[in-house]
Amino acid sequence: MGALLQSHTAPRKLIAGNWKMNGVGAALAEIEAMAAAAERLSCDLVLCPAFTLIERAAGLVRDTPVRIGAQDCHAQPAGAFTGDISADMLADAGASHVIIGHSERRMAYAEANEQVAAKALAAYRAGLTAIICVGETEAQRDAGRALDIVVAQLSASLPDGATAANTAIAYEPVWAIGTGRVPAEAQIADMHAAMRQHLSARFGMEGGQMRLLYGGSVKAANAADIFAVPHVDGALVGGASLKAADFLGIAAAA
Ligand SMILES: O=C(CO)COP(=O)(O)O
Repeated sequence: MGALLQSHTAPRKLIAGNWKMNGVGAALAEIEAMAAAAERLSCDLVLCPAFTLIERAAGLVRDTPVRIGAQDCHAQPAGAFTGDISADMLADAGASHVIIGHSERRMAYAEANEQVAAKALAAYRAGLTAIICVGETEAQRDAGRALDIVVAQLSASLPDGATAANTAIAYEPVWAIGTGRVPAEAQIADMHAAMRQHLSARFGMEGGQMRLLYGGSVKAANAADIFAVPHVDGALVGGASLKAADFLGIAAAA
């Protein structure tokens, strides 16, 4: 394990914003302000607004380092799936990334690990980078099962063919999302080390380089401490990604 962990060289950090079901056209000014500052940052920025904003957002950031992502895609390339959006449609609209398996979707739509893996494959086929989410509930952590649960989720949610280029992992403890509660740094460190060990064992060098994001109540005030944890290669940010000032404050700590 030690040798595998030591072979990891830290990649440039990725700070991704998940806007969830927030924002209409007027909110694009925030993405414009983020893009205007992005050149000066030493991390990569991805903003994932609602489907309805993707094409406009992608147009706004076209000549900047900021990238645009979606929050879900369907596993099939096309067909009779009323209300769904395919990975090809996202790519066509200008997205380069897609969040898959967020706990809010796992819970609200009963998305299972196998479905998450199928959606990730669809993302790869469309040339998108998948940000695959995993995380334990509070009851699972209290029962001492957090590491086992998350590694099992990771194992079943990642398809063969995942690489450091087409996949980032977001560890988001369900109890830390939108609550203002953040795990202790040692808890994040243990989880990210366990995820790295699993990924290195399964994917070799690619698993050693895959970016591992932390998500759940990340703010400018706690970002530097979180980014200092070994194997934390960035963040997936919810509430604090809606305003440029907040999000840029996090990015400046990376
Ligand atoms: O769910 C999250 C990002 O996907 C985290 O949300 P908050 O940053 O609002 O806690």
